[in-house]
Amino acid sequence: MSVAPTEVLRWDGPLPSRDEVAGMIDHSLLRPELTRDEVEAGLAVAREYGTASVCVRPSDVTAAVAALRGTRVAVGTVVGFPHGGCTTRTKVAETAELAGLGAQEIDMVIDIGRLRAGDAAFVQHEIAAVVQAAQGRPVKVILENHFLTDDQKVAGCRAAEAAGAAFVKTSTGFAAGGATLADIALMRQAVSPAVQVKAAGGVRALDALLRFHRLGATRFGATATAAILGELERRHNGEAPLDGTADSDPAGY
Ligand SMILES: O=C[C@H](O)COP(=O)(O)O
Repeated sequence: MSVAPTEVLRWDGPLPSRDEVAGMIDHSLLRPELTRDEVEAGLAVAREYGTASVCVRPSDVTAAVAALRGTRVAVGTVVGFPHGGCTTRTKVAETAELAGLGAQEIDMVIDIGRLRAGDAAFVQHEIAAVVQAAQGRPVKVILENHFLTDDQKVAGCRAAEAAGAAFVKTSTGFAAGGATLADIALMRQAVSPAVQVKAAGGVRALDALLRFHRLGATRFGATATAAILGELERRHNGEAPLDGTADSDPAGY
C-alpha cells in the first residue's frame, strides 16, 4: 500500500484529550541501564498521566505491580526480549512466571530469523504457545520490522492473528529502525479488526503519534510519554507546535 505524503497525514481534526492519548500509551521502561530509582520515577509518570500500561523489564514486574496497585495503569512486560532468539520453552516459562508475578500484558518478540527463513508455521506455533501461557492476558507480538521485508511483515502479522495474539507490534525500540507510517498501514491491512496494531520505536512526538493513530495504530510504546503529553497540553492551550516536529520524520529515526 502506498502511504500519503507526511503533509497529507498532518493531524487536522479535533485534538484528542490528554486522557484519550495517555490511554493509548504503554509507557516504556525497558532500557537495560535503568536503576530502580529511575524505574520508580517512570512508574510515577505512568500513574500521573494514567497511561494504558507500563512496559517494564521482567525483573521490575513485582515493583511495578506494587507501585500501580489501585490505579488503572496495567503492568505489562516483555518475553524473549529484545532478540526473540530464545527457545519456545523459555518464552513459555517466562510468560507463565511473569503472569504469576502479576503482569497483565505480555509483549513477546518472535523468532525473527525463522520468519525471515520462511518458517511462519514455527512462528505461529510459538506465538500460540505464549498466548496459551498468558491465560487470557493480551499478547502483543513484536515483529521487529527493521529486519523484515514487507512480505515477511505480512506473514508475521497473519501468524500472530492465527495464533490468537491481541496486537501486532512494529518494533522493540532496540533495532536501528522503529515504527514507520508505511508499516502501520501495512500491518493494519494484514490483520482483521479483531487485532490491534501497536507502534513502538521512535514515537517521541505528538504529531508522530497522531499520524500513526490515523493509520490505525491504537497503542503506542513510548519512553517520551511526558514530552508527548506536554506537547498535547500546549496545543490545547493554543500554543504553536514546539519545534516543527509536525514536519519531521514521524518515527524520529
Ligand atoms: O516501546 C518500546 C521502546 O522502548 C520505545 O522506546 P522509544 O520511545 O524511546 O523509541
